[in-house]
Amino acid sequence: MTAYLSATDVTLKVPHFVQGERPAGTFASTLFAAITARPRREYREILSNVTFHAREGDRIAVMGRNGAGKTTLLRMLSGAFKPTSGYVEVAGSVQALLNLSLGFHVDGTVRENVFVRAAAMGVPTRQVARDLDEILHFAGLEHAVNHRLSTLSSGQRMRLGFALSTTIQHDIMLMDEWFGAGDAEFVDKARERMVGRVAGSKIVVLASHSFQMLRRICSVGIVLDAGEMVYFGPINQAIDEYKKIYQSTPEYIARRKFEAENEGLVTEGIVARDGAAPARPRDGDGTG
Ligand SMILES: Nc1ncnc2c1ncn2[C@@H]1O[C@H](COP(=O)(O)OP(=O)(O)OP(=O)(O)O)[C@@H](O)[C@H]1O
Repeated sequence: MTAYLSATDVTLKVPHFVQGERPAGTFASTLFAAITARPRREYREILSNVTFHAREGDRIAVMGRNGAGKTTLLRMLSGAFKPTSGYVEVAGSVQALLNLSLGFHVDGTVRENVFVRAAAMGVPTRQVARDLDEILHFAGLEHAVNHRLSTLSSGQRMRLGFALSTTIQHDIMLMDEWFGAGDAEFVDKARERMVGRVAGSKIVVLASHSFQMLRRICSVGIVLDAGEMVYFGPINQAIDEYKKIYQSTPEYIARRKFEAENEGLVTEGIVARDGAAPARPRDGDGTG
């Protein structure tokens, strides 16, 4: 089957509740205000008319500042969110690496969690039974198959989620950041598997703040700004467009000014960088 992924005029509005300012005084008056002051419901558009089409072979980067709508777009593409208007079309099986521990229940055993989560992923029971040993081996949890999830460390749960989520090769891969967590031994294994899964996917959509990573993997890029798609095109131009956005923020300009004024001190580590500065792409590839 030919894989295909497209979004047409995808818009998402969500209700959110805004609490008016409540005066805090004595315990009784604070409690009274908390009980009686009703929140106001407002609608916010967190994605606006996003349109793009991906074909086999496309490796798409999704860029944007914190809160721009990257995760929301990936959730929309995975089918977890339905657009308020517009539509998403998908042909091919989808692997969404958005939340590795989604669907796990801490009171279930490792084995139960593998079966339940795999069922939620649409994997037939017979196939899970066949792959169980491989999943446990990859996660390094052969000894814990009958242990409750609540007795595992967060790293062990992450390994299990990763092993399970990536056990099958799908046509379309959606990723919110590149997964490289875990201890040193697991990071190497995970990286190797991720490289294999990306290579085996017909379409990849990867949201990340790392230019280096995006340049290495992606051929085209989407730039989101406050829920709007402001650019869709070749990766290098997409990165340039994104740089223009974050380099025009007052926080970025203030930080650059601070760094210029304290140049020697900052590079020698005598003066700390301004902690209030916005998150900026991590690989320091000369974006400055
Ligand atoms: N369920 C929700 N209800 C209301 N607002 C939401 C919901 N989910 C996300 N938002 C808002 O939508 C906007 C986009 O969020 P999203 O998580 O998609 O951003 P992002 O680009 O992935 O950010 P980051 O880089 O920080 O991960 C944010 O302003 C967020 O507060």
